[in-house]
Amino acid sequence: MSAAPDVVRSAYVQLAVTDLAASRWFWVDMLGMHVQHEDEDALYLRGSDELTHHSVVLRAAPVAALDHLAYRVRAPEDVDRAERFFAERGCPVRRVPAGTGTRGVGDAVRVVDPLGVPVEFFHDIARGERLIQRYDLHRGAQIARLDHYNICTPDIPAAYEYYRSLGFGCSETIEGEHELYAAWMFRKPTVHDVALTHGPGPYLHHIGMATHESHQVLHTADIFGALGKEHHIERGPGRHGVSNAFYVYLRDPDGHRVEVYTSDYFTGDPDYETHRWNVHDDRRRDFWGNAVIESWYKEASPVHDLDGRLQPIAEGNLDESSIKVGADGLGIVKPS
Ligand SMILES: O=C1C=CC(S(=O)(=O)O)=CC1(O)O
Ligand SMILES: [Fe+2]
Repeated sequence: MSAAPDVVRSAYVQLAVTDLAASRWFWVDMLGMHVQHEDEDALYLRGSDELTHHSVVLRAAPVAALDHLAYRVRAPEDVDRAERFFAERGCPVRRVPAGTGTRGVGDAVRVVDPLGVPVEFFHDIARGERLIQRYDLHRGAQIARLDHYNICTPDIPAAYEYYRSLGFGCSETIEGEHELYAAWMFRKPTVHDVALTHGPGPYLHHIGMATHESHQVLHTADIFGALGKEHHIERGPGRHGVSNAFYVYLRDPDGHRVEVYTSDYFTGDPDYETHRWNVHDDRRRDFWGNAVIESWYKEASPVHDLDGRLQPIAEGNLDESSIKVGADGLGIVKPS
């Protein structure tokens, strides 16, 4: 088997959206992302810290879905490695030469990975103006950068092994007596580039967008409330157990879930050890024991194959939502 490509980080996501103007309001006016390019077909957005052309592409389409996730690889040769790595595993693979794919991105390869998720691997991408200290342009949620993807898949052990084969580390897990419910996997030295959430799949559960400060997470919820758009707030604000991050989950106009996320931690030491949560620990998903709303477990975005067709869904065999979390488990009296 060929060597895995050297993945640097989760780099950009392309989402199909049904109303580009409504999406622009959510992702630009409310989240504060910067428009690198826009036309009648798509928006190319980036956060204030991001020096590459975009981290979010919103493509106008009749049906909302994930077009593809994208990982940046360390060198142009890693695009070739990715092509061989996935072709040898029998995955659908399509080379996307520079100028024929996503605006701003150079030579790339797109695959449907073993989990059924459409993923692009690229190295070359156009640069953008440095906005990190253009505080005059920071607004709304003041999104700094794309941080991670979260995908739903019915076989977490297999998904974990696949991402390990790509050289990802594992920062945290949620485990039962014999079951693996979720895993957080990283290439960049933070908690994750991708989280694996058990459930029917493949689905895109959410995109995690980082801010610098927890007060920006609170301000995000405040501005949605102030505008009478509180229905876009799905879960939180709160403090995660897993990752220790401060968070709020939002739903965009198509229902794509976006997490505004800050204050996780460094995982870059060579002897970093996975932190394991018990599925019965009420603090695992919300450190203060707040309930996890049912929709967070049950709703997610469908994903396309390489030709834009919706992928079939396989059911899972675990139901974490039936395991009470915190306040929603008040009937449980802990033994004294
Ligand atoms: O980024 C994340 C960090 C932690 C959690 S959890 O709800 O604490 O498991 C979910 C999450 O994957 O969105
Ligand atoms: Fe997340």
